[in-house]
Amino acid sequence: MRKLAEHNIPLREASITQVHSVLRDGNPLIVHTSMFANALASLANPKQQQQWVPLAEKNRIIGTYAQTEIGHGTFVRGLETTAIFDPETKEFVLHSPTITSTKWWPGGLGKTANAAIVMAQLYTQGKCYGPHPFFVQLRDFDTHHSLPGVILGEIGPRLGINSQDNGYLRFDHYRIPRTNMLMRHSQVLEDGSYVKPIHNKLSYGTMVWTRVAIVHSCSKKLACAVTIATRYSAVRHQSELVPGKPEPQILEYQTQQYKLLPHIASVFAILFSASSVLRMQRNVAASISKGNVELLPELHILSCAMKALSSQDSTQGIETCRLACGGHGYIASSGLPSLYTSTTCTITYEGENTVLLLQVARYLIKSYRAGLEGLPVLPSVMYLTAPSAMHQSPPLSNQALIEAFRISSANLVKETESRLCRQFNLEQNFHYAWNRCSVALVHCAELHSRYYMCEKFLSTVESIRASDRVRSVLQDLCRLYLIHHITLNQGHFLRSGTLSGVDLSTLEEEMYELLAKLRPQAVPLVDAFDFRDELLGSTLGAWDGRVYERLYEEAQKSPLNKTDVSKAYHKYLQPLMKSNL
Ligand SMILES: CC/C=C\C/C=C\C/C=C\C/C=C\C/C=C\C/C=C\CCCCC(=O)SCCNC(=O)CCNC(=O)[C@H](O)C(C)(C)COP(=O)(O)OP(=O)(O)OC[C@H]1O[C@@H](n2cnc3c(N)ncnc32)[C@H](O)[C@@H]1OP(=O)(O)O
Ligand SMILES: Cc1cc2nc3c(=O)[nH]c(=O)nc-3n(C[C@H](O)[C@H](O)[C@H](O)COP(=O)(O)OP(=O)(O)OC[C@H]3O[C@@H](n4cnc5c(N)ncnc54)[C@H](O)[C@@H]3O)c2cc1C
Repeated sequence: MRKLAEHNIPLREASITQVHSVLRDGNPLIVHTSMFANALASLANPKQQQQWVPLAEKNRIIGTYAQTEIGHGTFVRGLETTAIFDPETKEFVLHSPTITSTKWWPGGLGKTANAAIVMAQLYTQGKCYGPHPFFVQLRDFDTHHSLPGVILGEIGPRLGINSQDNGYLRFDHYRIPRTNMLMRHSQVLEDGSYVKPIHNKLSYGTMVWTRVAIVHSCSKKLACAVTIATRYSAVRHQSELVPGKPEPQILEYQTQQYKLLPHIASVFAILFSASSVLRMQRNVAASISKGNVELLPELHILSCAMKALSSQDSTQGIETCRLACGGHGYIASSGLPSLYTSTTCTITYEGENTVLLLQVARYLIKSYRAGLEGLPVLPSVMYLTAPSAMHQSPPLSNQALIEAFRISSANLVKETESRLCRQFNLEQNFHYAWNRCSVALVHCAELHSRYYMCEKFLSTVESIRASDRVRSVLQDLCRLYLIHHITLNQGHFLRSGTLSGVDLSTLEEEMYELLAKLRPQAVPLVDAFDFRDELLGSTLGAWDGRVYERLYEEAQKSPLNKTDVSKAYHKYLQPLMKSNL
């Protein structure tokens, strides 16, 4: 917090700095500095901001974002917590009517936060208007005791992020002033009448903002993992590449290069996509302040697509890096296990990935159908019904590969839409038909998202002007990324006829050459991420390469090494040894 103040970084931007990495196994303030701060900035009206933002900035109020309940996370419309307006007292009454309505998971809710943005079903004048955000004080600002009518606790140990207190929360007819409803987009007036927003999903804005932040953070997490594994692979010598010759650095093995280099490339692909979505988000935020919500659906879909792909890629990448370090990757001091556990949760939180990909697929199908009917569609999906441009680029050039992605994606959407129509004819119900096609729909969303990421990677690299040498290395890395993802998705390219079996063999050959060409760049590339040793927190990945010394030094810190004979010997082992069992 002192660093943020020193560098004049507003609270809501803290989550895209590395400040949260200081605490390696989860930061109890992360939802305060990210979602809570953003909800105040984007969902509260100016008067409410004046009231709460300075207090939040000074950490007098420590907040969280309490939306998920034990019974519902994904299906926000199914939330059960109620906020019923009482026109007599001009208050909302918050209540948790069932066990399933218990708020469950919010970061910092258990012991840290004294306030929350609570999403609850808004009732006024006898009518339900769906989930809306409310500012709710949970604890006394001085004593930190929970307030009467508020039941709080921590949910227990998790796979990771255990230095964070994920919590639960129940309300027992807890009253808050009318003016605690966040009223920038919709309002309940004193007489109880409801003023609707200009778009009914504006209250979901904090989720969209967080999804964008997650994309950025996934590239950082993956960058940490590839830095550790690549440096270690340059230090570690094992086996014989040529019988009788000295043991080589494990980075000399082609299989090791194949494990690491595509994930180094992935860091850039995710980072460049994150920058592009962030730019779009800033434009959309500016438009919304002027009352224009035209681009909101596009931002929603793009943030769902990039959050899903980046969380999946970074989680898989980190696990591959861990495995690439052999046994030492399994030790906590390598830093890799906690990178994994604090990244795999991004697949689930802020919208479970399958669910987000189905949102993307819904948009693709709707846009495809609209395009066929000649209706206007947004630029990012015009390609679904635009004529093929494959022949315009030299065969197997980068541009041709991007076109192959685009045409394959359009082809998959077309095939899946036909399947959806056939299924609809059988079922006579759109929703059942949709469910019967949902695996294919997720594949459509994944391929479209990969196409977007590949395109952003290539266009960003091509625009580098500062250094020809840097551009040349990144061009090779980008080429490797494109070919790697084509080889992983060969079926789609063969089905669409954009690439032949011979093309795929040629590309595979080129990929092996690129691995060898990029091998000398591996260490400089990860060094250029420029992580301080303190931030990496890894015995395997420190800059000086003293892997074995650090492992040995770290082992000395184990509490079991404080004495030669442990207490357990006297308590359990000795009796066991004497028991003749
Ligand atoms: C706790 C973590 C601790 C430590 C982590 C350690 C390290 C982290 C390191 C770094 C992180 C760094 C940065 C990140 C910053 C902060 C994050 C930190 C922690 C985050 C903690 C996680 C917090 C949460 O999880 S909060 C809860 C999130 N919950 C969800 O995301 C719920 C998902 N569900 C939904 O969003 C919706 O229910 C739905 C979209 C799936 C469906 O909504 P609904 O049913 O209402 O709509 P539909 O009928 O399906 O669609 C109707 C139309 O509306 C459109 N739509 C939907 N949503 C939106 C939107 N947001 N905007 C615009 N339009 C929208 C939809 O497309 C439909 O349109 P159509 O035209 O009719 O087709
Ligand atoms: C570490 C962590 C921190 C969190 N922090 C917060 C927080 O600060 N605040 C907060 O409010 N929440 C928080 N959450 C909750 C999180 O947002 C939810 O867990 C998440 O949105 C997923 O919802 P769920 O748990 O209900 O999963 P479910 O929706 O029950 O998912 C279970 C399975 O059902 C599938 N499924 C569900 N719906 C559909 C569908 N329509 N179509 C196809 N398949 C479907 C999913 O794909 C998944 O495979 C956190 C969760 C975690 C793990």
